[in-house]
Amino acid sequence: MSPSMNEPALSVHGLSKSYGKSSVVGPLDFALPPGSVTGLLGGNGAGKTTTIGMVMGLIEPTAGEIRVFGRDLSRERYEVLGRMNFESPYVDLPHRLTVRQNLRVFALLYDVADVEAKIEELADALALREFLDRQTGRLSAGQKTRVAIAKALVNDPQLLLLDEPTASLDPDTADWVRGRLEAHRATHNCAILLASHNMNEVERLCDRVLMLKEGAIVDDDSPARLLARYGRANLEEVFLDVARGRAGAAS
Ligand SMILES: Nc1ncnc2c1ncn2[C@@H]1O[C@H](COP(=O)(O)OP(=O)(O)OP(=O)(O)O)[C@@H](O)[C@H]1O
Repeated sequence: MSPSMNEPALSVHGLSKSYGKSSVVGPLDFALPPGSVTGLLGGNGAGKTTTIGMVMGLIEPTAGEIRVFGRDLSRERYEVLGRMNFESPYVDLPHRLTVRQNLRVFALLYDVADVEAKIEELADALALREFLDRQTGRLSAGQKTRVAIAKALVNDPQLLLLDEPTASLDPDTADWVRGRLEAHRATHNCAILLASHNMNEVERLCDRVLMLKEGAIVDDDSPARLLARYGRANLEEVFLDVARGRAGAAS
């Protein structure tokens, strides 16, 4: 049976990761509707990168199930890989290839129809033109991040996993990249899972926030409802409440 059009872009059930006897994530259960933007917030070591890494297929889950558009990622990965993509500071693009060569390789891997047109589109969208023919390893951290985001958009994904996508960007560039991500979400009805320590970014982009603490979801709500429930003016204060164990009144 083919998956329904209304299938969540991503759903995880009982997803967990342990190293030896030490449990670092889970069991987690959540689902992302198509076109939604969900922030994954939590202090250092809360399990954000591990969670995203499991969905990306970079970290083997200890238990649980991951479904992307209804397909079980452990058994039907190749059915959905073309509809998803990711950006992570932990995954470097080959340093010796130029930016153009890197984008070309990924466009070919994803079977993009008109590779050169896509590279041109991404060069404009992420302002890469001035270093398109430079070796990727010789770019600054912020320039590399823009290239990594371009790579993440190369196949017009409908599920995008982002691990602190603007951490190395200056405030102006970060703001502008957020605009690109919003545009991509709108034009492709793309669901985004975004790990971030930047509370302004989360308030701007996300319609829902999952608060992680010691590998467990301790709160799950829209930014507006979290502010109201914790009686706070901004998400940073909510984050501190959660991190320091001052629970907001559950509605
Ligand atoms: N290979 C590993 N072996 C053992 N423990 C690990 C390993 N990788 C991660 N951990 C532990 O798993 C926990 C979650 O780490 P993770 O990187 O997912 O956190 P995070 O929320 O992304 O943190 P940060 O905000 O610091 O990036 C941490 O306690 C970390 O020490």
